[in-house]
Amino acid sequence: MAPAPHAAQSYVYLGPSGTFTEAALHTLPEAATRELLPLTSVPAALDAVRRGEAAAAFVALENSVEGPVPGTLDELAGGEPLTIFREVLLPIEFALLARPGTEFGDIKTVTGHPVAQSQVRRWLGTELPDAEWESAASNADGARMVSEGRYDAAFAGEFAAAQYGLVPLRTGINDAASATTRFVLVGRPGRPPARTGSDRSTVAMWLAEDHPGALLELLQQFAVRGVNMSRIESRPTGEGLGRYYFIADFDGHIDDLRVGEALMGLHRICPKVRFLGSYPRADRAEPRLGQGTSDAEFRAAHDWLANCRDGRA
Ligand SMILES: O=C(O)C(=O)C[C@]1(C(=O)O)C=C[C@@H](O)C=C1
Repeated sequence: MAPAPHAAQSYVYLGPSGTFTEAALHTLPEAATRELLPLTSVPAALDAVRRGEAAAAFVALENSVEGPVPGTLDELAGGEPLTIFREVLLPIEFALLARPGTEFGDIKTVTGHPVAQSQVRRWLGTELPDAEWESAASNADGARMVSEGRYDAAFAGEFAAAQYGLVPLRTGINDAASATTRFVLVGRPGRPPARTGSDRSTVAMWLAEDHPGALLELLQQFAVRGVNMSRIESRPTGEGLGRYYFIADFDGHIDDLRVGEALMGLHRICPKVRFLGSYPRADRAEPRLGQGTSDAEFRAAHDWLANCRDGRA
C-alpha cells in the first residue's frame, strides 16, 4: 500500500512491524524524529521514495551468509536514480516462533523470509527435517501468518514474538556464528554526507562490450589509484545471456581525490556509470592508504603537472 501524501517526510521500510529491517532502522539516531512506515516489499519502499511520498527507504543490501539481497541491487542500479546516505550493520539471530501451546514435535510447516531460509537451512535439516518450508514476504509477515494459524512456526527475531502473540520455542538459531546483515538508507539524489575519513562508496558500472580483460580494465581504475574494493557483484542486465553489469562497494568518499580519479576513469571507459553514494562506514574502519594515494600526494602531482605545462618544472 502506498503511503499517504502527508507521509513525505517519513522513512519507509520492509514491514510489517517486527522485521530485522525495523530493528536496524531504530539504531539510526535520525529515525527517532521521523514517522516510520512499514511497506510490503523493498521495491515498494524504493518506489515510494522515487515518487516523493517518503523521504528515504531503509533496505537490506547484503547478508554475510546469503550474499546480496535479491532485487535490492537491481532496484538501485535501474529506474530513477537513488542515492545511499547511511549504512547499518545488524547481527542476525533467529528464534522459532509459534502460537502458545504448540509442541516442538507438532511443527509440520514453517515460514520466513527467503534470506532467513539460507541462514537456518542446516539447523532446519537437523532439528525439523520433515517440516515443509514456505517463503514469506518478510520474517515479521511470517510471524503474522503463524498468529493467523496459516503455518505452525516462523523464523524471526525473538523481539517479534510479543507483537504477534507468539512464543519463542527455540532461540539463538543461525547456521553461521556472527551472521550480519548490512542495511542502507536510500533517498533521492542529493549531496553525499560529509567525508568522515571512514567512508564507503557504491557504484554500478556497465561494460562497453564483452572483450578479453574487460573486467580487469574496470578493476584497474580502482587499483592504480589505491582504492580498496570491498565487494563486487555481477548482475544480469536482462538484455540476454552473457550480458552483465557490475555493482561494487569501495573504501573512501567521492571527495577523496583518489576516489574522484577512479570514478573519472570509469566514466572514460564505461558507456554507463551510476554513482550510488558515499556514506560513513558503520564499522568506522579507516582505509590503509598505499604510497602515493593520499589527497596531498594527488594534489602535489596536479601542481607538478601544472608547473610542467607552464614551463616551470
Ligand atoms: O524479514 C525481515 O525481518 C527483514 O528485515 C528482511 C531480511 C533481509 O532481507 O535480509 C533482513 C535480515 C535478515 O537477513 C533476513 C531478512
